[in-house]
Amino acid sequence: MSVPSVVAAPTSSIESAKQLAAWTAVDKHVFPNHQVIGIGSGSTVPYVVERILAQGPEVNKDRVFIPTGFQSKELIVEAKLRLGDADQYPRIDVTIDGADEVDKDLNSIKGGGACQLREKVLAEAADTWVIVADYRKNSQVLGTNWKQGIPIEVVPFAYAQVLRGLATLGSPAPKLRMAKMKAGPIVSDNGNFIIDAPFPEEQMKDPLTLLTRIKLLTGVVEVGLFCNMAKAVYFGNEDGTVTAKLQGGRVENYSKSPVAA
Ligand SMILES: O=C[C@H](O)[C@H](O)[C@H](O)COP(=O)(O)O
Repeated sequence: MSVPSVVAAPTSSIESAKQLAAWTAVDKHVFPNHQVIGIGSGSTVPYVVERILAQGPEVNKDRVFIPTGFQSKELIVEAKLRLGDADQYPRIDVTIDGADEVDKDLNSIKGGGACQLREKVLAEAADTWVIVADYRKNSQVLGTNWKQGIPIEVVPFAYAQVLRGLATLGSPAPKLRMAKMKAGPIVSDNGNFIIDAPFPEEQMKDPLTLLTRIKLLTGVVEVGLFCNMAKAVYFGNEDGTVTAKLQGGRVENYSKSPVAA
């Protein structure tokens, strides 16, 4: 049986870095006994699926894959893997997802693709939640490289009030995220709006406090700050190595192995 192809071969150093991170994370965290697997969103995740497919049809035939949104649902279907949903599988063995930025303590900003609500549900459901990213996402403090702000999903009729609330919390310029090829705001997979709220560095240094405050604003559905959740983060580097930051502070570096083509 031929293995379906879900992603083209990388043609840039950034794409190669994403692939290396994804392959290494799969090799380290997706084991044959894992039956329920969460598939995150973004441009790094197709390489995760590619590596899972390489584990072979025998190991994948009894597995169920849970998507974090429309994109990953399509990816799972295209890969001819079995699709499930979070309400059928409230406990997941392992979820692998991308991120927009990750700090020194493995806290992350997510939601650049407006998927943070489902992503957080699948992160919380997972025994092991792992992030994969390229080197541009590796920071000391959130907001250093990801300047557009924290993605916040809000119910549409409350967006103006949430914008005011975010300004009161200290965000200098929270903005409703507008669509590119449609008039008006983008609408999430859950039918909601997204606000991007930048905050000063001082507040970004304590993402858990910020998350708690934003979440309390009426009308907020979910905040794209993921705190104290990741077991490990794999960054693909420009030189073809991978840096793994693990819960507890350990850092490991891998040369081209353990990823074998
Ligand atoms: O909403 C989207 C997600 O949080 C993505 O995982 C995040 O934006 C990272 O995507 P990418 O791997 O394309 O940078």
